[in-house]
Amino acid sequence: MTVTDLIASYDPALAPDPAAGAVSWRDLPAAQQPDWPDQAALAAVMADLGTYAPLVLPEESDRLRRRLAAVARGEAVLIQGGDCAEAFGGTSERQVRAKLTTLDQMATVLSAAAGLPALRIGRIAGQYSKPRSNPTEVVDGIELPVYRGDSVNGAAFDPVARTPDPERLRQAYHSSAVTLNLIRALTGGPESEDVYTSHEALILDYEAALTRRDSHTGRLYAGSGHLLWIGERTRQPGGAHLAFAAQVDNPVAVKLGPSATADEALALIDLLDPEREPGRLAFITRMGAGRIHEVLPELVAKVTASGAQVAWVCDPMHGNTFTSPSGHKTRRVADVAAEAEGFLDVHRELGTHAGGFHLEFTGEYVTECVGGTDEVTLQDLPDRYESTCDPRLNRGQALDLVFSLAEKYRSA
Ligand SMILES: O=C[C@H](O)[C@H](O)COP(=O)(O)O
Ligand SMILES: C=C(OP(=O)(O)O)C(=O)O
Ligand SMILES: [Mn+2]
Repeated sequence: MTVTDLIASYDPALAPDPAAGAVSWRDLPAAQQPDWPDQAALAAVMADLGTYAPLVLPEESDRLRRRLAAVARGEAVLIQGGDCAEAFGGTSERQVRAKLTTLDQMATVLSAAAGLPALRIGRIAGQYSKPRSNPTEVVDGIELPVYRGDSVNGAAFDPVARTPDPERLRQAYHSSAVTLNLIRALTGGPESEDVYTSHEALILDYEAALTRRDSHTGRLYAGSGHLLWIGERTRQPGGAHLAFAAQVDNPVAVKLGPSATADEALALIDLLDPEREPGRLAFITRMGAGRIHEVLPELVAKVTASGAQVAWVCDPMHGNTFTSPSGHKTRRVADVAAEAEGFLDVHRELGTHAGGFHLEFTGEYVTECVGGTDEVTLQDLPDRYESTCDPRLNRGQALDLVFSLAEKYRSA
């Protein structure tokens, strides 16, 4: 079998309809894809994934669309978060339980402060792939491919670990399944509230291999998670990531950084939410504490004026990263809080709904971000810095943040 045949065997659901003039994401440029050294090995793993059960079902994604519609309409708040990069070694009950407990506590505080029900979505059970600023990194004069998430290569700085290995995509599926099994066990039962899963839809071969057509409705659904988002580095108009997101019926989100224009936002709505259905599309803005007041109002005002009802979500993490003197990527809790509060201010001034927050956090007492009541200083960073990509709020810092936001809601 040729590699082309193998590819055809793993994403038949996404095959374009030539009669409709449709274009496949495969015909478009895809940013941030790994340089897999062995294409036949990639295609063989993908062919297997194409036969595996989806991790989530269409009716669950549809239910999340309805829950997200309430956020878009101003009837609920969203708390979305988890690791920057999940690790294959991070699927123990203790770790998953700690993340869920923290997410739940944040949701409880935010819900009480906003006086609205809270929707909980983890960056969990699939957040294994990372876009990077540079394709390689140099340490002590040695240049190696950059770490792109456990689904692609290993974080250890050695040539074997850093070589992209498609078997890791199979492991990403299994680690997602183990995590999701724990989530369902820990939150299950007809009386408990739902927790949904989300991750960045980055590695399109993986996402395509897990996309299924719902036999009841004929609609396409990504089976890798309930909500998928397209990142700031892969949202190019005419790019493969947006084309893929447009094809599936899951709720989708797009990250918008400080360079995003209102025209770009409107074009994204036309592409991803042509029917203007609340709950289909969320914009996750990540402007930086210093830019939010300057850039967010025009985006929100023009999107609102267009009549579209998207869910507005604030990611106060990715615009506030800096490198410490010790060489650690870090963020100040104060900057994170300032951007989150700025987001509430902007929406209050415009009379629009501040839909919620997208955070990088973990349930444990890591030392990756600085500040907080139980203060982590720049000197403390090496003590327990475990993230393989971006710095996460520890449990105390995550709760400090939502309590400061609760104060802000109360003083409004
Ligand atoms: O979460 C993501 C990071 O911000 C992204 O991977 C870029 O990180 P880098 O600038 O260290 O490559
Ligand atoms: C890479 C990420 O974010 P962004 O696309 O906003 O940079 C992320 O969420 O980890
Ligand atoms: Mn990140």
